[in-house]
Amino acid sequence: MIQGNTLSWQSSKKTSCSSEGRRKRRGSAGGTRSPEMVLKIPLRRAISLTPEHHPSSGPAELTGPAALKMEVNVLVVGADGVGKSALTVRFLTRRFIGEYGDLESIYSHNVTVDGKDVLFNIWDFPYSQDHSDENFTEEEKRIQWADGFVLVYSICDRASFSIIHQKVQVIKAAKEYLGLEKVPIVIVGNKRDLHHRRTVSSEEGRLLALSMDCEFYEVSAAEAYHGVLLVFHGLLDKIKESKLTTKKGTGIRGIVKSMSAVFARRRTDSL
Ligand SMILES: Nc1nc2c(ncn2[C@@H]2O[C@H](COP(=O)(O)OP(=O)(O)OP(=O)(O)O)[C@@H](O)[C@H]2O)c(=O)[nH]1
Repeated sequence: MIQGNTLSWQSSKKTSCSSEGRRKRRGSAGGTRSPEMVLKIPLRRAISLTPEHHPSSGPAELTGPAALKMEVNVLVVGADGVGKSALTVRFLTRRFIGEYGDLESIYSHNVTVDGKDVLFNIWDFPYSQDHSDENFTEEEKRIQWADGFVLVYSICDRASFSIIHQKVQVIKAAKEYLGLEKVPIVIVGNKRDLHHRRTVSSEEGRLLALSMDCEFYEVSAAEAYHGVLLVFHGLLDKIKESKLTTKKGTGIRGIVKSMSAVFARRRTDSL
């Protein structure tokens, strides 16, 4: 069982939630966004966003009396308007407030899961169509920061479903480069309440998740808290599993594997 305790919140900017405001936001991300943009969003606890910093051994572990605590970084990804903020806010507050503005936010939220304190840092990142090198680098940093991923599409928006496959591939490639074998990813079909406007069947979502070794959920952030809770609970389980697998693989075999991955990538890069 998960119980909410404390919540703190940081956001980069708050703009109008009109579609015009959204377009402007996307426009700025599409070229004029400052390289420091991401770093302008301080996490509640100072965490460096450089890939080198990222603990490839999994979520932060504390020692001493705090050993019962666990900290996980979660990145929420998906196309424009699929309900990333709605899902995140539902998990954090149990509420659905309807309009969320065009926010890039990192939330820190303490919950108790099975008697253990867990600090969730959740980065709700608006979708960008910017494919520049700069944006790619920023995306890699976000991926390295995260221990687990919630990939969201809307069941009424086929295009939002179509990008999920590629997003999973990008995330896995970036993580496997650092030697992580099992990347904790959950795929979420949101807006289940709008089933009369459905363009993506549950079966398609489930098959995609199965083929990419991800968990799958269909939920309605608008209608129910429980499904959303299961999403984050399920992701936490995956993160714990991944941590165990990584620990087992950190012997000489793990090192050899990581080195092979690096050299394989260098060979590909030089082609
Ligand atoms: N009917 C229904 N509407 C939803 C649901 N989830 C979100 N919405 C609505 O979808 C719209 C977009 O939701 P957001 O949470 O802002 O989506 P987002 O993915 O964060 O959007 P960006 O920040 O622009 O990338 C809002 O009008 C929400 O009220 C849902 O489960 N059902």
